[in-house]
Amino acid sequence: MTARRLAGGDLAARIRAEVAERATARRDAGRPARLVIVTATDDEASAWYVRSIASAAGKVGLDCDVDDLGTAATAAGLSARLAALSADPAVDGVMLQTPLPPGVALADVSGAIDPAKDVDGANPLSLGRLATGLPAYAPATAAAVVALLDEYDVGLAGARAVVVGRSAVVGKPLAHLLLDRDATVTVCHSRTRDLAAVTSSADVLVAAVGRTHLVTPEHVRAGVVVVDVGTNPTPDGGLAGDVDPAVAEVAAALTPVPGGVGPVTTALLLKNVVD
Ligand SMILES: NC(=O)C1=CN([C@@H]2O[C@H](COP(=O)(O)OP(=O)(O)OC[C@H]3O[C@@H](n4cnc5c(N)ncnc54)[C@H](OP(=O)(O)O)[C@@H]3O)[C@@H](O)[C@H]2O)C=CC1
Ligand SMILES: Nc1nc(=O)c2c([nH]1)NC[C@@H]1CN(c3ccc(C(=O)N[C@@H](CCC(=O)O)C(=O)O)cc3)C=[N+]21
Repeated sequence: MTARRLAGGDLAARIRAEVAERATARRDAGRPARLVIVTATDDEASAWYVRSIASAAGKVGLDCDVDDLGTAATAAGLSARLAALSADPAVDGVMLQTPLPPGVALADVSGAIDPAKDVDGANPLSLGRLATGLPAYAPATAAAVVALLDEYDVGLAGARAVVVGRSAVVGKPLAHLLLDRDATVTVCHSRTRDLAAVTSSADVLVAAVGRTHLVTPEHVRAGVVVVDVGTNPTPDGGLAGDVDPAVAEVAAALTPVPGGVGPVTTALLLKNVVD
């Protein structure tokens, strides 16, 4: 058996088309909407994502600036910049890339992003609102996972969903989105005992870890739907997921890397900007 391939390209293209229409209307009514991406990392996956957002933004008619504070940026420096962008009436969306420099925690600085401009749902207030069912911008990656499952009619109500990874960017907000859809949610992390036993119970398994091919056939039961969020650079300049391709022999469905969650993430980030 080989798993159904849950590609994200078509969904992403549809989202971008809707964004382009709304961005054009907005530009014709005044000025283009503007996103500013703040970065302080030389992480390859982050650099790739930033280039991808900037290029896609240009194509849909959004302005996008990249504000690189360098890997020596401090929490105070980052907070000050995020607060200034939040107060700038010419800026509509503010996004902070992770990872952050050593010693700087996301929660120490993300509070400086105005929740009204918090297009990647980084402010703790945004996560709190998401967790309590109030309107909020969901982190684009977490939203992309649910959008992709919806695209392929994967039922979530009552399903056992297991998320591997508990970051504020992916795992935690995703757990809330899945709960909101009436899944029974388990979140795993680096201290989880007997990971394979937990992941084997999943109807829907999401890997958001950042470890190449961590999820092997031994981690899944036959018929599971697997979403691979991982984007790990390979030595040859390619990209590998968190899920071993051999899982396709056991799973019912699997999202590819590249071409799965990634393109949908970029499209939903831009959608949050026009929203
Ligand atoms: N395709 C896309 O759109 C996106 C892809 N990504 C990619 O997704 C991956 C995860 O990103 P992010 O959440 O930011 O990463 P983080 O490094 O912030 O979080 C990784 C999580 O994985 C857990 N973990 C690490 N090792 C293990 C292990 N051996 N077993 C179980 N859990 C483990 C960590 O646990 P602990 O908390 O205990 O340390 C942590 O919760 C990366 O590859 C990133 O590039 C990210 C965003 C978007
Ligand atoms: N605050 C924050 N939010 C993030 O969402 C975030 C972040 N920080 N830091 C870095 C990671 C990484 N990330 C990716 C998103 C899309 C692709 C993507 O679209 N990749 C393409 C392929 C790229 C290629 O072929 O090289 C794909 O999967 O098809 C990759 C990586 C978001 N991240």
